[in-house]
Amino acid sequence: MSMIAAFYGGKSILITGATGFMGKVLIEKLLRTSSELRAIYVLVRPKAGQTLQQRVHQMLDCKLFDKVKEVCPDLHAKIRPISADLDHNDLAIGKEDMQELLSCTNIVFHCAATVRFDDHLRHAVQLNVKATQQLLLMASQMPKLEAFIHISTAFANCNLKHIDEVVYPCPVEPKQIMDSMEWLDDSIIEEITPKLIGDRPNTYTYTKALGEMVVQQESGNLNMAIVRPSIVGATWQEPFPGWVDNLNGPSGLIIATGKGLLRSIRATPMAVADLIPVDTVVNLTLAVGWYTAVHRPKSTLIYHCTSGNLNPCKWGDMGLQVLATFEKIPLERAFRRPYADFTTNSITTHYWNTVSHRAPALIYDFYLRLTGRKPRFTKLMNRLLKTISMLEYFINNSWEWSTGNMEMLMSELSPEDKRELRSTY
Ligand SMILES: CCCCCCCCCCCCCCCCCC(=O)SCCNC(=O)CCNC(=O)[C@H](O)C(C)(C)COP(=O)(O)OP(=O)(O)OC[C@H]1O[C@@H](n2cnc3c(N)ncnc32)[C@H](O)[C@@H]1OP(=O)(O)O
Ligand SMILES: NC(=O)C1=CN([C@@H]2O[C@H](COP(=O)(O)OP(=O)(O)OC[C@H]3O[C@@H](n4cnc5c(N)ncnc54)[C@H](OP(=O)(O)O)[C@@H]3O)[C@@H](O)[C@H]2O)C=CC1
Repeated sequence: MSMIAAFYGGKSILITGATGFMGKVLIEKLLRTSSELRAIYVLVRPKAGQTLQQRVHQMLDCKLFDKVKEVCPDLHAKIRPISADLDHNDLAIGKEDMQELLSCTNIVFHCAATVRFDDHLRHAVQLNVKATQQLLLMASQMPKLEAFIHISTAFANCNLKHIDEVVYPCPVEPKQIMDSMEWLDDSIIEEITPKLIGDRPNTYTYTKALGEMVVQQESGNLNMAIVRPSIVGATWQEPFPGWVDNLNGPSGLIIATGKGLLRSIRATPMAVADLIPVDTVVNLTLAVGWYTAVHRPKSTLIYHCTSGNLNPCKWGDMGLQVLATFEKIPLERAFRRPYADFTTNSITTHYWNTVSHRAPALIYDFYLRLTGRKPRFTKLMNRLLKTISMLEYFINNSWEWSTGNMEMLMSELSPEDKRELRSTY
């Protein structure tokens, strides 16, 4: 058994964001390779009228957990749902649950966040900054805590071209931002948001950077680490290739290309597409948890989980690969034959958006109306174009992330663990 998997045996692990894309893969890997772990506490908010038990059952029902069910038949007993809502200042965790979390937790993986690029600053601060502060406060009352791993993003400092594995200060202190959210009304916050986020493209990257500052300022004696993944895509190898459960990041646009919806996108073909498979991110995150707990570094180490300077891929190459794949394995019920091109200026982009995106959607919706069916393509196309407008910044710029800490960690791994992690770089 791998040294890292053995480390998690007997441990009580708290995961926030467990029902999310990364959280699910993290739980799956832990249960499949460290089935001797004591418990995984998952903070879950009741959503869409489902109780947390129903949400956890639904989560475990998905294909991702098929292998785990073979090796860990008591997986339902291992997973302890805890009702929580990070939108509340006290995380809305019940007294008894809180007592159990504080007394039992050995490792915390804080994945929960709002990853929306257009979230209102108040909500993004609540989730990505204040909730992190609350979790750190909780962690400071955990006598058995061995490590707290905070998941940030490699784009937290996307306003810089070269990014080191350090926490960069933001112009305004997180505490001042959090305090101002207490008394400013929504309209004033909307007005000052562009000034506050400055040269960052959205509230997501800005509040993830603020969250890192809170980790640095308020972690006290906690044994902390920060993992910064870049653009997280579908699974590469584990538990099987190609698993993804949302349309975020590249996934939505790749599917839209395969469906023949997306025909052109403004991108810089020579810009580096720093994509990283979600199972690689999870493998690195688990290795960081092990290393932080066992080696107890003197300061909070930051680990870039990026591929750009180890195994660079350009957006142009990626686009060709996407089209070649859909040529070989076409998606069902495609709207048109998949074909997409990169535009490099706003005039041609505007032209192709009109000719290849909006006009065909309008015509097809007209046909649907004529045949008594509900029109839906114009709405879908508008959503797709809105998503693209949010993602364009990331596909027309390149960044350089140093990976010294990540490579140091690799050198500390056993040959088996190293193989597992290196196989995807
Ligand atoms: C040759 C060409 C090759 C093409 C490949 C090109 C690949 C380029 C990839 C670039 C990726 C760069 C990402 C970098 C991000 C950094 C990584 C992170 O840290 S951050 C982590 C990553 N974070 C992110 O990626 C966040 C980015 N996304 C956002 O911020 C928001 O989704 C939004 C603001 C863009 C749209 O908000 P809003 O309009 O409110 O839309 P909602 O979200 O609420 O969904 C409503 C409905 O729309 C549906 N739907 C959703 N997406 C798509 C889609 N792409 N399409 C179609 N449909 C889509 C959705 O299912 C839903 O349906 P229903 O349930 O109603 O039936
Ligand atoms: N995906 C990517 O490309 C990248 C992601 N990251 C980081 O990885 C982490 C996980 O991202 P990802 O899995 O993609 O995100 P998802 O949106 O898939 O998951 C977000 C998780 O946070 C939970 N959450 C959101 N709001 C609340 C709330 N109010 N109370 C309790 N839980 C809440 C969600 O729960 P619910 O199911 O109830 O909504 C969900 O479990 C984030 O910190 C993100 O910044 C970093 C780089 C890239």
